[in-house]
Amino acid sequence: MVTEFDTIVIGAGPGGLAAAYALAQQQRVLVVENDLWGGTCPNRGCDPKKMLYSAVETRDQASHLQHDGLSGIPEINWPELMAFKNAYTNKVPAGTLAGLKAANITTVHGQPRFIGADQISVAATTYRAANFIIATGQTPVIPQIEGQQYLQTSTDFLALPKLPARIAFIGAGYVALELANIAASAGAEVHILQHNQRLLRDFPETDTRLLATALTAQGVTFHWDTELRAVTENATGYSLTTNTSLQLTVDAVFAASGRQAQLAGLNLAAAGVEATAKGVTVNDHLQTTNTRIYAVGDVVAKAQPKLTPVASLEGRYVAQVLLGKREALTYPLIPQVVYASPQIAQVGVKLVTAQQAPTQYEIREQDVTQWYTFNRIKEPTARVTTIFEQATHRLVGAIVYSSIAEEVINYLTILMTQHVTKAQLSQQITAYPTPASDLAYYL
Ligand SMILES: Cc1cc2nc3c(=O)[nH]c(=O)nc-3n(C[C@H](O)[C@H](O)[C@H](O)COP(=O)(O)OP(=O)(O)OC[C@H]3O[C@@H](n4cnc5c(N)ncnc54)[C@H](O)[C@@H]3O)c2cc1C
Ligand SMILES: NC(=O)c1ccc[n+]([C@@H]2O[C@H](COP(=O)([O-])OP(=O)(O)OC[C@H]3O[C@@H](n4cnc5c(N)ncnc54)[C@H](O)[C@@H]3O)[C@@H](O)[C@H]2O)c1
Repeated sequence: MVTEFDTIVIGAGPGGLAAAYALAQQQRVLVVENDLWGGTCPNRGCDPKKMLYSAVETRDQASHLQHDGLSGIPEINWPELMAFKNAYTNKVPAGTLAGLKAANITTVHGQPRFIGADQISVAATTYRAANFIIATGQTPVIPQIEGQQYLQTSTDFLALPKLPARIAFIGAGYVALELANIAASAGAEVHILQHNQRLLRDFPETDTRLLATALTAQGVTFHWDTELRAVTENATGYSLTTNTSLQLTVDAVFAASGRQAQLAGLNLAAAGVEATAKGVTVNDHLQTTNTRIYAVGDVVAKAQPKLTPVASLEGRYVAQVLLGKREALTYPLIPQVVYASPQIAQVGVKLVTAQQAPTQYEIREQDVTQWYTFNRIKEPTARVTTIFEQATHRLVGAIVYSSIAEEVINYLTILMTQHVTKAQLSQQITAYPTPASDLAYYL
């Protein structure tokens, strides 16, 4: 049996769903998913992570106000916190599926396989379409070492019924930092093994070093220049062997050394779609080497950060292309936030770029700890670095180190996108005193 569609979307995460919804009014759309409807972000990524982080934030706020009106730091009750998270995530797949059906989008659960340039098979059925969108995301990299079967991933962490007493994370990127912060806040002994000396390599070193110090004070131990070689199970837990003399036995080890494109089983060769280790190769219209097939989101080989709003934007863009748009994709500013204690956020021109071109950029680094906004909540340290283009005096980049960095960076992103000047801001009233009422001081 062959079933015909205008567009078939493979993968029901933020990228694929954004494309499917944007096409559904004008096209016959099929979405194929082989695991959880909704994808990584709401099931095993951003959203559950930030549900757990809610308790961490509250605990941080309370601990900052000790002896300034509060006595006693609340303890995190892991099983209750996990139940709170599960109450949210358990509803995601069915809710996503119901939304697709309500939008008249056909859905199939199963493993799709390209069997030609314009068709796939799922179980015994063949589906043909004028266009396809590959939106299959990424999956954690598992280091190929002795004892790799003992390594768990972020997915396992976000579903832990009981918090292990001793935990090691391999890698010092987004996933390791955010999950280590949650685990340490909830009372675990936490170790981060990093093969070099760099944490959060995308972010400026001054801020990441400060974060390392803050996390160390909360009980996270960093083991720099340390490569995991083997994991063995014994009576007391998992023993880690590394390239150093480190002797470490823990109750759980999590691989957080990056993610890779999820392409297994798709048989891309049959459709003439090329991919490298970095993901599916696309042009500036997100078109693959088969011009009828597009790719969006984390699965794409691209320079932009792999984040939910980026995947959604790409999904909406490809839908517009399929409905007639001709312009190449240009990305807006993309704010990035690491949700630790505190958060680090950045947007626009990178600090290292500005430092290398002093005639082009002016850098203003401000310790804002004593500003009213940050002093009121007793932030131990808060910093805002702003980068201006010399020729226009426009704000073109920012880095924020604070427990409210997520909000400040969003405001700064809007100011930068809209090219708002200090004079224009002075005509605006924002509620006072709030993080928004500081904005003029950043310009
Ligand atoms: C722990 C963690 C925390 C994160 N936190 C944040 C955050 O705070 N903010 C942020 O912006 N981003 C965050 N991210 C990244 C974010 O989750 C991704 O950028 C986003 O989910 C990408 O969307 P996507 O649609 O490209 O892929 P995905 O969400 O991964 O969706 C892909 C879908 O395709 C399905 N699929 C895969 N292979 C096949 C196949 N062969 N056939 C059919 N279906 C298939 C998958 O099951 C999945 O449902 C986080 C990621 C992780 C792992
Ligand atoms: N807050 C957020 O927006 C958020 C949170 C989590 C994840 N994410 C997304 O998910 C992506 C993946 O996160 P991640 O932390 O897994 O990857 P990452 O690329 O951020 O970090 C990988 C870490 O592993 C280390 N590493 C690399 N190769 C290694 C090896 N062979 N052995 C040991 N360590 C090694 C790297 O040096 C780095 O520290 C992020 O880049 C981001 O796009 C975003």
